[in-house]
Amino acid sequence: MTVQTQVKTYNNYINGEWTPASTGEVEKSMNPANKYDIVGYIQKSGIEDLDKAVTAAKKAQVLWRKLSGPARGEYLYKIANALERRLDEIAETMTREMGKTYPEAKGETARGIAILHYYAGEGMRKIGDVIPSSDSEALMFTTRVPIGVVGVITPWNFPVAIPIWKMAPALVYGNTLVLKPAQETAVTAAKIIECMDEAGLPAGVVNMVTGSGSVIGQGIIDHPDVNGITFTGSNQVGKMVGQGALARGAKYQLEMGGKNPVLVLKDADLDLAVDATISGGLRSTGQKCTATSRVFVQSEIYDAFKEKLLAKVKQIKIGDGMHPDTWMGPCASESQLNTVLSYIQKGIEEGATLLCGGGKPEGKEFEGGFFVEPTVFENVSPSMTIAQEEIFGPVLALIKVDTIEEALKLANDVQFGLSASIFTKDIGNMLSFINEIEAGLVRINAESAGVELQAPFGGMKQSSSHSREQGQAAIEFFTSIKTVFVKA
Ligand SMILES: NC(=O)C1=CN([C@@H]2O[C@H](COP(=O)(O)OP(=O)(O)OC[C@H]3O[C@@H](n4cnc5c(N)ncnc54)[C@H](OP(=O)(O)O)[C@@H]3O)[C@@H](O)[C@H]2O)C=CC1
Ligand SMILES: O=C(O)CCC(=O)C(=O)O
Repeated sequence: MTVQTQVKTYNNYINGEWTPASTGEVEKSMNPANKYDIVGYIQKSGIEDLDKAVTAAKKAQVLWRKLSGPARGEYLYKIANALERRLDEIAETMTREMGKTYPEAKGETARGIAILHYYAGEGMRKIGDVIPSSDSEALMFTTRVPIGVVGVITPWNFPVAIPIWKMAPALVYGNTLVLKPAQETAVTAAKIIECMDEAGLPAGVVNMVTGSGSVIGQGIIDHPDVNGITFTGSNQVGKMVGQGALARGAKYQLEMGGKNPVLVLKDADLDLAVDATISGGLRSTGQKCTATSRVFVQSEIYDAFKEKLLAKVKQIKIGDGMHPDTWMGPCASESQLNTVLSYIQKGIEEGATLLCGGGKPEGKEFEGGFFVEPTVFENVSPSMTIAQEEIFGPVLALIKVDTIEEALKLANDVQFGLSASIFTKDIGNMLSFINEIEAGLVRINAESAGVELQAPFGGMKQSSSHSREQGQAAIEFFTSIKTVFVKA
């Protein structure tokens, strides 16, 4: 058991001030690799705190939107510099707070910096088009205006990248915002906001209120002065965000679950496919919406693929993400661990064959943490719960298929459509996959979990609200188009 001395308490950030919650309540944020290690205390805010933050954001909007795009971009460069100076420390906080390995956390923080650079540049790019009018003496063009105050509701699985890929475009296009991060990773979020504070953003442009989703998240959904909500998280909450926003005419954007397939065809480079399946399915302990969860393998190579996969999965080193030998950290929370274990149990009960893993690893070093073994099933039929629902854990389902047509049909037979990969050398198969697979992110000879910040990201079917985030696609959510007709 670690003995804690001096654990810091993190406040809300409202109108440029670090402010304790009006409720007087705080909650602890703990290390999922060792629940006795407290990372920090965070505010358990009430609606009054949210109201103050929204009021501040609304007031700040008036001046922020009037700054030029390049001037707003300059602030983003300054935030990037602050984040860069604190990269190691923030990555370590992320690892301690949600469990992903330190190299992964460093990579994600570096990605946050790159996202800030990208959107800083966006401040200099065009925001409209000239369109020929039917009146030859008139000038017709489009321009874009910010949507106003944006509510940003984020999950715990990418505690730096997701808040930044929502906040950076919101800011550069002239919006002000209130961030409600997941409670599990609110200390990491507070450190991002510290970088924003350090960059000298005008008071009220960015605000952060921590607290439970059902109070602060719901408060954002319902608040009449929040003009748009950008959300990443579960389908259940996403639907509530969408319905609530629609009911009061606010704009919304939802990124939710995935049940991402990988197809491994008989001509695939098997070593590549095995490595990509492991990386796509098990890194971050499978807690990515783009994680591989169903693996369709053509019958001719099924046994060879399975053998290679199992040999490598069995070598995976589980442990505290700060330990240099660890390849896979714990689940982010006890409830996430219990969810994963209950899905594994369902898989067994519904008749799938457990090939490896399936439980908590044994040993003293695992006792205080939320660890689960990397798990592989076979004989998984399409109707089983583990073939249909998002598990959000290190669980792979192997499914034998005879043809690409069969694989495509089964791969599409789920409610989600976020990301999908195929391993093949045949151009015809690649093209069939590109045309037929129902996914917003289509990857050929590459793992399912790979998102590039300069490209649109989002899913089909129930994976998203059919909008796209990141890259230039972000402008669609964070601005409204004005079509202007001018006649002298
Ligand atoms: N697609 C993705 O990227 C993600 C998918 N998931 C999926 O969701 C499952 C559950 O994870 P979980 O973190 O609980 O996801 P949630 O959808 O519950 O959480 C996402 C965000 O929404 C907030 N929230 C919770 N309830 C409400 C509400 N009623 N109104 C508004 N906001 C709310 C959360 O706050 P708080 O956490 O503080 O309560 C958090 O900030 C996972 O097992 C996984 O399947 C989870 C994370 C990311
Ligand atoms: O795979 C990624 O990099 C991003 C995935 C994501 O957005 C998520 O898991 O919520």
